[in-house]
Amino acid sequence: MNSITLTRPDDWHLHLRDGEAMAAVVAASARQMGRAIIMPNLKPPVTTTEQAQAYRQRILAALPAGADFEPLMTLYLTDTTPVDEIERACASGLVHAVKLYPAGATTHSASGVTDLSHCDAAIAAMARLGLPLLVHGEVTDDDIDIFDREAVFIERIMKPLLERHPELKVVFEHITTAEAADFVAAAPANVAATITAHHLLFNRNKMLVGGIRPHYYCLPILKRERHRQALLAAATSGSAKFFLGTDSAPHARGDKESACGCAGAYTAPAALELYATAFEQAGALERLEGFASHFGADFYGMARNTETVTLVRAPWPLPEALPYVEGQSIVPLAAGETLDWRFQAPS
Ligand SMILES: NC(=O)N[C@@H](CC(=O)O)C(=O)O
Ligand SMILES: [Zn+2]
Ligand SMILES: [Zn+2]
Repeated sequence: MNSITLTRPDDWHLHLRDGEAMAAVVAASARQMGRAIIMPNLKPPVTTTEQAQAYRQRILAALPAGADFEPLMTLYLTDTTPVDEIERACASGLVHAVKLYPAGATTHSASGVTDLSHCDAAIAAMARLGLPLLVHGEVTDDDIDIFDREAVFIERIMKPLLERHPELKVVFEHITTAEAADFVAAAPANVAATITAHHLLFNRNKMLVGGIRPHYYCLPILKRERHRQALLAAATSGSAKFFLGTDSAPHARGDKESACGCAGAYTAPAALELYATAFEQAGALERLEGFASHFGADFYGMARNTETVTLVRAPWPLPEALPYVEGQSIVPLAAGETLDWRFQAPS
């Protein structure tokens, strides 16, 4: 196969940041994706519908002329998110989900939830209104090993949450383990998951063998090979519960190449090519379209995109770095590696 044409994909988990950083990265996503669920972990976080509306306007204003890209906004859940904020969010038509960050779990999560019991009324309102809860699924307990934090989250948080709110629509974001893939596959239809390209392509050796490679450090952290295999099987299974969410998470080069480097992989510039590489390795390119372009829209109850995009088989050496903020650069995931696929801009 020398080219693949598929329905224009959507990105169901994307960090665009704000200001100058956003201006540097938004075009990369808008080029490939029709829509994207925009993560609310700004500083300060997007906790109100009013803030989400203003952020959406800034995104639209930062788009290159002629771009056809719909930012789908989210709210950042806190211990004190009121029920009427959930109702306002739903009524706005612009906010499509609420994001749960356990406090301290990841980048810019300091204002996150300390105990889900504080959010019970807000979550009940979401279940009633059909507004999905997007979950960064890792516990933060000091005594839980970083490689076990997702699996422990399923037992301690996810299962009790769904027992208490069985109708709640939940997206288990950026899953990284066989445990999470199995849990989602066995759950009812209101539970789905996003999977990143980097978790489909790499295990933790990529980050740690032969030197520490900070551009492969993200959260949840890359796991061992058997988990990667389980994610690849889930993504290529044809199950509508698994769909594309890049978790493209830009950080300046200096903030990654540091004694205490930030978590996050910048994958937007080659998002679809990276997914195509993973699907091709699994011999499942024909399943890419469902995963990338159909199942997410179906889960969110939105129409599928109607235009198409094309990937052509052509060697593409990824740039070593790209311009970012204040004269700094940003290193895309797999920088310097040559991919076999290249996104063709629609003419
Ligand atoms: N994935 C990451 O490693 N980082 C994300 C936050 C997140 O999605 O957890 C970021 O905002 O940088
Ligand atoms: Zn996360
Ligand atoms: Zn993320």
